[in-house]
Amino acid sequence: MQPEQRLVSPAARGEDEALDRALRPRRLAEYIGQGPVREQLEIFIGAARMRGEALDHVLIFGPPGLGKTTLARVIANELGVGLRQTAGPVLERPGDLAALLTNLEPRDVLFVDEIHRLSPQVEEVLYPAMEDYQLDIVIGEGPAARSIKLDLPPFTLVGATTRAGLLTSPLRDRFGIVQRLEFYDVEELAAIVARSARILGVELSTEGAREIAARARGTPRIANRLLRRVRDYAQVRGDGRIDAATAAAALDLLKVDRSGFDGMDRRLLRTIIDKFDGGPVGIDSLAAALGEERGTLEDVIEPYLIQQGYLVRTARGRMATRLAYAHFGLAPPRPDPPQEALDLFDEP
Ligand SMILES: Nc1ncnc2c1ncn2[C@@H]1O[C@H](COP(=O)(O)OP(=O)(O)OP(=O)(O)O)[C@@H](O)[C@H]1O
Ligand SMILES: [Mg+2]
Repeated sequence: MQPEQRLVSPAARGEDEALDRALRPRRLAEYIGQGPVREQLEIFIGAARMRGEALDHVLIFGPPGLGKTTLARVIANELGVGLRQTAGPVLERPGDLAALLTNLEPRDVLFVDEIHRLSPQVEEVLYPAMEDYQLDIVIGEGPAARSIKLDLPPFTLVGATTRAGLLTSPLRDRFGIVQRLEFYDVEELAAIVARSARILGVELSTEGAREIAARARGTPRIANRLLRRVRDYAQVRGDGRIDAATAAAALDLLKVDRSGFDGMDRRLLRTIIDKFDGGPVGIDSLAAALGEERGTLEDVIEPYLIQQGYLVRTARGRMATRLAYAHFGLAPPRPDPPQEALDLFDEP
């Protein structure tokens, strides 16, 4: 199975896009969880509005599916300004960025997704644009080349990334506001699922929402995706209403367990426990034993297991923790080693 095909993948899958659009909160008040982020933005946005100025540039970072794109749109809505959206890999040449910048209205938001993937040439153009609202580009080549300078309207750049550690420091330094999104707790995810159910016109009990939330790996996108699958189940096998029992039965059938693990997570943990005596086992040996790519393990399967404390990375390799043994009803062979490098994603 392709990693991105997993029901519990945090990355957007084709089917998610329409749902993401329909369920995306539009205002800060509808944006559930992330309390400190919301509170700070409320103040900064309020102040910018009162002064009639553009909001400082905002960098949002965090794992996939936690609400970065949503927050960028919320910021533009709260500011009452327009939003233009693009992404690092799409801006191939400085001219691509210049075209966007020169079309902005005063105080507009320019949202650049995957901002860690900007080319160096495009980044160069971005620096003076962010700092002084100046566009400084060279057009033409060779002897005919000339450089032009243009004044830009004041604007707000909102950048989003899952990999803040990959941002160059000059770029990072030009963001006045930096916000990190955290995994959501079960209560918050239950509230998100309940809101989604209302929008979709699905009858969902409080316990049903909790059951889905508990298995959603701290991620709103996964929670909404599971809700949709459970809704299908409830329609075909029941009367369409979702209570705890229906949600549990549907998710058991889909093989997403009470910790939000799917078959891949369980296989990885069981391999470490059964074949390598709990570890430590090197990532390459583990990948070979599982018949998976090393990168898939590192980027797709491990982050959640590590974040939840089922797996640790040590200098000598991966180890299953007591929690992992307990998950399978097994007794752990030894105490847990300390986590040496929790590089789930890099801090700026
Ligand atoms: N705070 C929130 N409250 C309610 N729903 C949310 C919240 N954050 C995210 N969502 C839901 O989760 C979906 C995914 O969020 P979003 O697309 O903003 O994630 P992302 O961080 O941009 O992901 P990616 O890294 O893949 O771009 C949204 O469509 C929305 O329905
Ligand atoms: Mg996004």
